Amino acid sequence: MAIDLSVNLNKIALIRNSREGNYPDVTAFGRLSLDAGAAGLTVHPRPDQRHITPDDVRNLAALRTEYPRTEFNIEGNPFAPARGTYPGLIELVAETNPEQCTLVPDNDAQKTSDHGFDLKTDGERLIPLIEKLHSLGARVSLFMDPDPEQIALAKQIGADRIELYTGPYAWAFGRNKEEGEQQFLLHKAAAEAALLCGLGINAGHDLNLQNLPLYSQLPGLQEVSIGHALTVDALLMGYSEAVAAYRAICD
Ligand SMILES: CC(=O)[C@@H](O)[C@H](O)COP(=O)(O)O
Ligand SMILES: NCC(=O)COP(=O)(O)O
Repeated sequence: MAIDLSVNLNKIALIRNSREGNYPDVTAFGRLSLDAGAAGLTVHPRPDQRHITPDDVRNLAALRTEYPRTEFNIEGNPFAPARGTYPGLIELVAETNPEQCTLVPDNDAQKTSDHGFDLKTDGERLIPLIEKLHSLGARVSLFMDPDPEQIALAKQIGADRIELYTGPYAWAFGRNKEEGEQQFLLHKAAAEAALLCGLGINAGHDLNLQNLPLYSQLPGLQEVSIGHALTVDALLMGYSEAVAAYRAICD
């Protein structure tokens, strides 16, 4: 079964934000990604607007009139309040109607997302937010560590999918293949637990051309979202070629 490749455009926005103006144009890179075979686009707007801005989210959402089969995935922390021109995650979803919203327990102090939800702590307060996102027509995915007990809770509070946090897998694989394989076994057990309770499975964070071939064998894997390594590979290979190389592993 093919895995959907969702290209994360955060890093394109990060380069754009390092100067005045609109270069590179994030929406143009959204088009390039879809033309090169991506099934979807992912953005992770943060309240500090370090990369993707609310206007990027709106412009990319509008791309679906040109590319109606696109899976648009907005990631973020639903508890982070509105700040300046950042209206809050749920409000952005209400405005732009993504196919999927991935909830992530991050904050400004983190350089990047670095752990999944602890649903023993956050589960109760996520329930009404998941219901709200469902009423807006979004599939809801929760960013999770590969812990079968926590994954069962994700189902109980109404999530449709989990996104397995692959950072530790990727770093282990980078150190040596055997360590990567050990981490993969943890993810395999987590995926089996997710399938058993009826959850769909996404994955992402620091996936790259070296570690994706093994990870793509994860049981039930439906979507990977990839941005950081893909953007670096694009510097070496060309953007469309990089998207196509990731897509080839997913097919
Ligand atoms: C949830 C996840 O793993 C990605 O969205 C990752 O957080 C990318 O975000 P940054 O590009 O801000 O690091
Ligand atoms: N959800 C993970 C994601 O969107 C991309 O993460 P990365 O490839 O930029 O590490």
